[in-house]
Amino acid sequence: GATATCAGHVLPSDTEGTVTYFKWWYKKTRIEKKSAFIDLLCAVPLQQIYGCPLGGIGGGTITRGWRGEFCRWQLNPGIYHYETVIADQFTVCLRCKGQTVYQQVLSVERPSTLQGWNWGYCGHYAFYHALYPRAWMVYELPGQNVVLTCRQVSPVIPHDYKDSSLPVGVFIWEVENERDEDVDVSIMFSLQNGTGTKEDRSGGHWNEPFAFEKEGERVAGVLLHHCTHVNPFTLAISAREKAGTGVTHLTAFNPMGSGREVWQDLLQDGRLDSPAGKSSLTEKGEVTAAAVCASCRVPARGHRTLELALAWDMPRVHFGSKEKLHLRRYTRFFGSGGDAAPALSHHALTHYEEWERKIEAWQKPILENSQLPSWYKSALFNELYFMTDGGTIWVELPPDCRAEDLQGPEGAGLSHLLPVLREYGRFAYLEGQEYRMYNTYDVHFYASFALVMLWPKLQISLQYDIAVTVVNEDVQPRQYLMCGQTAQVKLKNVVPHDIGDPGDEPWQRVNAYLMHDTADWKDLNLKFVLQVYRDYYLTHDSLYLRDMWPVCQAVMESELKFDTDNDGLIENGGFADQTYDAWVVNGASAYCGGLWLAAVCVMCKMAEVLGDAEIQQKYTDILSKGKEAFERMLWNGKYYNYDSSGSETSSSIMSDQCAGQWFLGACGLDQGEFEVFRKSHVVSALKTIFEKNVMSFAGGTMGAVNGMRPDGVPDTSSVQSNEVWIGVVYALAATMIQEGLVEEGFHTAEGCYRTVWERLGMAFQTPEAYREKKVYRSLAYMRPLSIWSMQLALERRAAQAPAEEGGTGLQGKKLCGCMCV
Ligand SMILES: C[C@H](CCC(=O)O)[C@H]1CC[C@H]2[C@@H]3CC[C@@H]4C[C@H](O[C@@H]5O[C@H](CO)[C@@H](O)[C@H](O)[C@H]5O)CC[C@]4(C)[C@H]3CC[C@]12C
Repeated sequence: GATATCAGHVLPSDTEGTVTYFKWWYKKTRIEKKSAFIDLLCAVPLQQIYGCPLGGIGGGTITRGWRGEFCRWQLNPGIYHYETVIADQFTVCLRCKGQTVYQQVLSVERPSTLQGWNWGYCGHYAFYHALYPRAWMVYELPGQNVVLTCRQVSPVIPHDYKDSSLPVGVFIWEVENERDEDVDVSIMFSLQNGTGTKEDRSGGHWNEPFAFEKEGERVAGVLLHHCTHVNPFTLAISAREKAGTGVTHLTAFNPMGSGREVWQDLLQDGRLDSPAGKSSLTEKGEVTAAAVCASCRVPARGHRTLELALAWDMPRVHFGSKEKLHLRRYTRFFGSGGDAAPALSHHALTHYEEWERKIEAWQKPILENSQLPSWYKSALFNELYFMTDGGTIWVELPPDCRAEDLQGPEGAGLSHLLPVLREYGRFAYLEGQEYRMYNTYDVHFYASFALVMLWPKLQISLQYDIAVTVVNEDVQPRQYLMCGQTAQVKLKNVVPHDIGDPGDEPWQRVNAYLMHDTADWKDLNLKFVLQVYRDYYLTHDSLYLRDMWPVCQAVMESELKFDTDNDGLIENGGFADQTYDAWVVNGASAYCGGLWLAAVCVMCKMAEVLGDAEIQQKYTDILSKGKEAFERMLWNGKYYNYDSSGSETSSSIMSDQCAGQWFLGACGLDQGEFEVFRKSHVVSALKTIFEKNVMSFAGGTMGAVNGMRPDGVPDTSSVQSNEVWIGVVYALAATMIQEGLVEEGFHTAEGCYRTVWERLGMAFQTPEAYREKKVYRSLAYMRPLSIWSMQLALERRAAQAPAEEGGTGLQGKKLCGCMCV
């Protein structure tokens, strides 16, 4: 019930940057008739309706709401459409002694279409739970003594690179008959041909029944062919036939009409008519839908299961520019002919039990750890929705693609580029559903923990893609919106901001972001180097390390020019030249300076591993100078100052000031000869952040504000210093855990979880940011995946702690009165 306003609507009205953005927006959206990569004038309205999405990684996603509706669609890669399609429903029919006694759409809606259906299920009798990639819906059918539980499962399985790519979801309906008589139970699944856009009425769509049998297992249902010019697809609704379970269908009905013919058909005998043959093509303006129905007899006091599935097959995709054809990852297993929906449905319905077993084996140790609070378990798994529902795309490398096509004629010496991309494909996810840029790298730095811990090969593949862009350039000039200056799109030997806009041609044209010229950003190059070593540390992939080494050296050389006074420490440029892209930083800074020292440290370590003594010496020298400068210029006795410029807000306490230490800790490089930041200083800084940014902000209940003045008032000098960034807070919590401040870490993270998932009702759309009162920004954002770094920190502690402790450091302590179930 809480309300909030989107900050996207709150544009400062009179700055030069705003005027330049507005002019650009007008040209883009009104003259070129394209959509803006960030549309500040048309933010997505907040709807507190979302639940667990359907689908594996990179094949598109369909999100269901917690009331069961099908309401968020991403079939065209990276492009979202928010529309509840009312015909997409599950309906139950109960029959006793040959008579229908109950027939009900399992929806609380009372729509103006399909009025011949029995709508308005009383929500009081339904319960929803989600633990991504699974969800459970329990329906206690009022007055019927029958309970239905629908388990929804998507194939999102760590370390699995096959089934995790499949565009399918399964609905397993458990029927418990508490009556003293047998009941015939039918579940009808109806679906509109389309996703609720105007394309559904464009004509030429058609449906056909299908049955698919393999290895003695048979599934049957309806295919809904959606024949658009760009990215045509087929939806499939199906059910598994088995002894005692009948599957019937209705090939086509009008979802805009009363739906009476469908309703009566089911009412009559608990089955659908199952006409043979295809439907005719829809006329322009006409919409079509289909239904499949699974039925079985449930004995008195007995229990039966009905298994239904939704699959969608859009194998060949074009992005907005339509220049290149891309084949989705799953086509290597199911073909790219557009006829895979029956086989996908069959695979889903015959493999979901195995998926459930694997998901359970992965989640169980965490769920059963009684030291961990239940909010954390929800946060950890449910935030993972963004891995698939982040506009995610996973495509094959074209078979004829050569290394030169990617690396340019000079080549970058990435010897394993092709084998890696050929074997694991190319992966990209959006910065946010509203910030339409793929693999925004300064943000991926935080989110990458989820990827490397769960699908490490995709992180390696993503890094190869970034390495390729580092060695390439794009000399096209363009105007940057914040400063108004013109510069080329991409310089050589720097890490790009992102690998492109799905509305254009990602990978081909990078740096969709044109707020700032990010060639001058201080964090991107460092974040590449840090990830390379972190990935190597976690995967032991030395071929990867060898390939990335020259790229790391090249970006560090570019970065060295930011050390203008040659003191071993880089300086920021007096504009917002890092991930906090509206928070100006000038001179040496805690954030970028800390990342710099951490990157220099990992350069030393990588040089040591690779036996490159000269480079090791070079960076060892820089590190010892830089450490001294960092302490001298920024340490104030309690924490590291925001920057060294001496401005009014230089002494602000930045919640992210220990980002460098966070990464070093995650790579096991935070002690002994590798200690970069003094332990006592790190702990003192974290304690100060806890006291000021966490506990002195919103009563300690909303996480950590990005910037706090030493007197306990948020730093309002910029839009972003006054925001809480959920992904930064989870990273901060991980740092606290690494440094032994476990209770503080959990308290800090809990504030964000409860604010987003409970108070603001933003489940499955965690934003980038919120303010203390009412304002939030950028729904469904990448950064909060950083919660997986908390998990890494906990696992590290568990590995180090004595066995009986379990390693969380939470023994015997109640965390805000909410220890685990
Ligand atoms: C144009 C306004 C005034 C500029 C001036 O002073 O002349 C800008 C003031 C505030 C800007 C907005 C700040 C928030 C958004 C940031 C977003 O960039 C992405 O966000 C991440 C940070 O949350 C960042 O880490 C990532 O790399 C970026 O891709 C761009 C849109 C903003 C809404 C931004 C827009 C311009 C201002 C209104």
